Formats: sequence, structure tokens, C-alpha cells
Amino acid sequence: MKDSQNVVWQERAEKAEEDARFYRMIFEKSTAPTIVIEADYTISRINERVEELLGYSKEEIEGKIDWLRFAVKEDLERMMRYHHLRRNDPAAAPGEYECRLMNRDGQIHDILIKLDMIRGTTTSVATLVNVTAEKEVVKTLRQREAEFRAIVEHFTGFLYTCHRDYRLAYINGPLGERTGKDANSGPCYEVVYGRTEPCLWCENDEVFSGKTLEVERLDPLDERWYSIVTTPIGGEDGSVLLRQTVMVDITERKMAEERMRSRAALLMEENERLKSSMKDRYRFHGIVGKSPEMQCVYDRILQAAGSGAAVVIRGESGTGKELVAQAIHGLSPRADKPFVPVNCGAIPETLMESEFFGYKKGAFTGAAEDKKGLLEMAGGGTLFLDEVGEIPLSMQVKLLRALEGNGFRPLGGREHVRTDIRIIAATHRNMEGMVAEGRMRQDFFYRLHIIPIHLPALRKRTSDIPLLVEHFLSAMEHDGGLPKLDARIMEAFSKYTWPGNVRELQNVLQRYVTLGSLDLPLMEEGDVNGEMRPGEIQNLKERLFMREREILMETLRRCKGHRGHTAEMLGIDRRTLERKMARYDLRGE
Ligand SMILES: Nc1ncnc2c1ncn2[C@@H]1O[C@H](COP(=O)(O)OP(=O)(O)OP(=O)(O)O)[C@@H](O)[C@H]1O
Repeated sequence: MKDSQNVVWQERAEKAEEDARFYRMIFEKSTAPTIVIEADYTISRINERVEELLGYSKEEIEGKIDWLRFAVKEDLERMMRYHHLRRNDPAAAPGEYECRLMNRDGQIHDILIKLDMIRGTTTSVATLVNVTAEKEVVKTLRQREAEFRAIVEHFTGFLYTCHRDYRLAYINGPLGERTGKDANSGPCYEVVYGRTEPCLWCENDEVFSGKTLEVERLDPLDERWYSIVTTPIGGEDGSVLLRQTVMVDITERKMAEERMRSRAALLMEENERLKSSMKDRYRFHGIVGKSPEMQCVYDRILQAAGSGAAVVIRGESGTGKELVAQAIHGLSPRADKPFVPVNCGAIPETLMESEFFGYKKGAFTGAAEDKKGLLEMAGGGTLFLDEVGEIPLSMQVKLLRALEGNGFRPLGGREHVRTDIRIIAATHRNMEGMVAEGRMRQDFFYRLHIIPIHLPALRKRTSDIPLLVEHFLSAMEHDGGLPKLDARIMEAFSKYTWPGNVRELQNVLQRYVTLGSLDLPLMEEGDVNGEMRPGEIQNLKERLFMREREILMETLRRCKGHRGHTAEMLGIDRRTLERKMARYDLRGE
């Protein structure tokens, strides 16, 4: 009997031991750091997670270290208070609270402690939940909220949020100042817009269905224009909680637009007037000619003037390319800004950069003071690049960069300069051919070749010759009136090929007025001089004069206007050539 009793007790003891092992294992392997605290603060047991959290081993802690040893100074008093309360008046002690514990390395963790007493003892069990990361997130969110609040408060525009029923939830400082009211003063339409009912333009339902809306309106309260952007503010479940409205004063922009619009309307009117009054246009902004070819040119000029895009004027030398460029500029909104013509072929390659971009004092020997470049000089206006085909490839890249809005740096300068210029280019060369031969960059070509205008050679529009003759002769001063040109001469004029185009015609007539003789070099139909002035024989001096001029013109033409080459071909120095060109009124581009 006694033996069987022993067996029962033994079995019970074994079961109890097994249970204890089981619970011990659960305690040990629990994923939450757990500690057992005695009444005198001693830690009697910890699990593995506590070892990880506090950096001490079981052997170092259990029965040896005081629980309060890990508490930070600021929390100490509170933790002691709870410890006693829990043992004397358990209902009054909090079941969980937050505190900060310091580990072996001095690292501080934010811990949420959940505590319970072991019934019938003065021992408590505490589970420690490390909430450091969560606390950090909350802290960052708070910081961010404070930043946003500061931004919103300092935002110079007006900002408010309101509920679906127009009740205001928030108004920012500037709006409060403007209205002298706060968010509790009434619905948005009353406080912000001084109305007695919802604004007609307010799409409240649209915004609460998730749409962002923008309107521009003139506020009758202060007669200023506002851009009003209204956006939904959503809750986490995707519903719209509030409507946020931002109002930015755009009065200046609106007025600038208005000025532009009226200027454009004026220009349109002017263009229309010009078009209608010139069904049979004989002259157009200083350009003379009534041929159908020139009527097309006039239309293109009007188009170009209204557009602001880059223009390329193509045509032989002397066809009036610069005149056309001036007309475009004069009819465009830039008319009151500079028109800067530049003959690209006349600028030595080494000086190109300083000519276009300018330089700063001391940039190189001889740079005694700052000098503005052509791009800056033409700021707001038009830069006319005559003989654009003469710009070397390296310079094309730099110009392109400047024109694409990247700006440029004057030589010796540190800062980038950006100018707003319109480019009109001109050339007598075959630009496509130059691109194909690699002498013109393709991107440069496309940047310029937006509105091409082709100027016909004079031989292709001989119907304009009488008008041009009349135009030039009447502009030339002459004692005793102008000699008349008879029909045969006019006929000879219309048969001549005019390699120098209108400029050549102008020069021929100038000679006629000053020397009294009419001389057409390379005349195809014989010499009309004698017929024009019967009985009068030119003296040697006059003949030599004409001959020399003719030779110069021809050589310049062959050398495509290059003065250095022309001088070399003629065996004279460049200065002598230039003196003679001035005397004979020749241009050598
Ligand atoms: N249609 C025209 N009506 C009046 N004058 C003209 C006309 N075409 C050209 N001219 C005159 O002829 C001269 C040469 O014109 P312009 O300089 O504009 O020609 P261009 O084509 O630019 O010449 P280049 O290619 O040699 O620079 C100027 O004096 C200009 O006033």
C-alpha cells in the first residue's frame, strides 16, 4: 500500500518536473524578453531575449543584478513607485507603462513593460516590448508634421481646408490676416470670398469624388487675379476627408499676358492692314518690287514677324537679304529692341568667340575693360547672322548651346549670361550641301532653318527693274534733275543677268548719276553707253575708272567676297583693296 502510494507521489513529482521543464522552455524560448522581479528589485530569472536586449548573460543577471540598475535616471522614481504600488495596491498600479532601459553598451531602448504579479507571491513577471523603432517613426512623423505646418504657415499665398459641408477646418496665417477671421468664423465661401452662398465656380462634389481642380479668377474683394487649386485630402481608406484650396496671386502674370495679347492683336491688325492695302504691293517696309515672287516674299515676312521662330533668308548676294531681316524685325513685337547685324564672314575665326560672347577686363592682353558680345547687345531684340555659312563648326556648337537657352560665358567671365534673342540668318550658300559635306552641323542647321525665305535673283523678276530704277534714281541727289533712261536701255537692263542683283543695279545707277555714263559690265546685248548719251565719248579717265571697278567687282564675286583672297588675286594689299572698294562703293562680303 505504502509502495503504491510512493509510486503515485513519484509519478506526480515526475509530472510536476516535466511541467516545470515545459514551462521553463516556453519561458526561455518566448520571443518576448521576459524577466521575473522579486520584491527587493532583484531579477531572479530572465530569458534569452533579455540577454540580447540588455547585453548581459543569465549568469551575470539572475539573482545578482537589481532591476532598477537598467532604468534611466529620469524614469527611476516612477518605476520604483509602480513596483511598490503593484505589491501593496495592485489595482492602482498600471498593467503596462513605457520607460527607457539602458543596455551594457549605454544604448537606450524605449520599452513598453507589461507586468503581472505571480499570484500568492511578491514576485512579478514583466514582458519587455522594445518600441524604440516605433517611437522613432512617431518622432519623425511629428517632426515632419511640424515642418509642414511651418511651410504652410509661412506660405505667402492663401491656403485653407474645409469639410464637405463647406465648414472650414483650417486657414493659414496670411489668409487669416487678409480676412481678419479664423477657421471657426463660418463656411469657406463666407470667410474667404465674402459670399452668402457657395461659390458658383466651386466644384465641391467633384473634389470630394477625388478630382483636383484649378481655376483662375478675378477676386472682386481686392480686384486681383488668383490661381485657385483645390485638391482632395484623403484618409487611409481612400475616402476624401477634406478639400484643400491654395490661392496664389497671379495678377502680374495676367497683366503681362494681357499686354501681350493686345500687342499681338495690334500686330494682327497691322498685318491685316498691310495685307489688304497691298494686294498689289509695290513696296513693303523699304523693299521695292511688285513681281509675284516678291509678293510671296512679303507674305513670308508677315508670317515670320508674327511667329518669333528662327528664320533663314536664302538668296544670292545683293538680293536684299538684310533688308528682309530688318523688315521682319520691324514688324515683330521686338521692333523697339535692338536689331544687330553681323557679317559672320568678316570676323576672323580667332576673334569669333570674343565677338559673339564678349569678354571681361583682363581676359587677355589688351582687354582693358569689359566688352559686351553681339549676343548681349542684341538682348531682347534680333541678331542678324549674315553669311551664317562662314561660322566655323566649333563656334556653331557654342552658339547652338547659347541659343538653346543654356547661356554663355564671356571670355574671362565666371557667370553664365542668358539672353533672349531672335535669330535671323542669311546665306547665299547651299546649306544642305554644307551639312552633307560636314561643314555645317545638322543640329545647327535645324535650329536655324525653321522659317526659310527664299529671295529670287533679280534676273528672275525683271518686272521689278523699272520700279527699282525709279526708286533708286529718285533717292539719288543730282543737280539739274535726273537723266531719263529710254526704253532701249530698260530693255537692255531686263536682258542683263545682274550677277550682283539689286546692289549691282543700285551701283550702276549711282555711277550713271555721278559720272553721267551708263556702263554695264558683262552686258550681253552690246554696249549701250553710246546709245544712251549720243555724241558723248567717255574720256580715258572715266573709262579706266569703269574698267577698274568692273575688275574689282568680278574678282570679289569670284572670291565670294573674301577680301584677303581678292587682294591676293589682284596683287594688291588688303588696305588698298578696301580703299578702292570704298571709292567705287563696293561691298565685299
Ligand atoms: N527689293 C529691294 N528694294 C530696294 N532696295 C533693295 C532691294 N533689294 C536690295 N536692295 C538694296 O540693295 C542693297 C543690297 O541689299 P542687301 O544688303 O539687303 O542684300 P544682301 O542679300 O543682304 O546682300 P549680301 O548677301 O551681299 O549681304 C542694299 O542697299 C539694299 O537697300
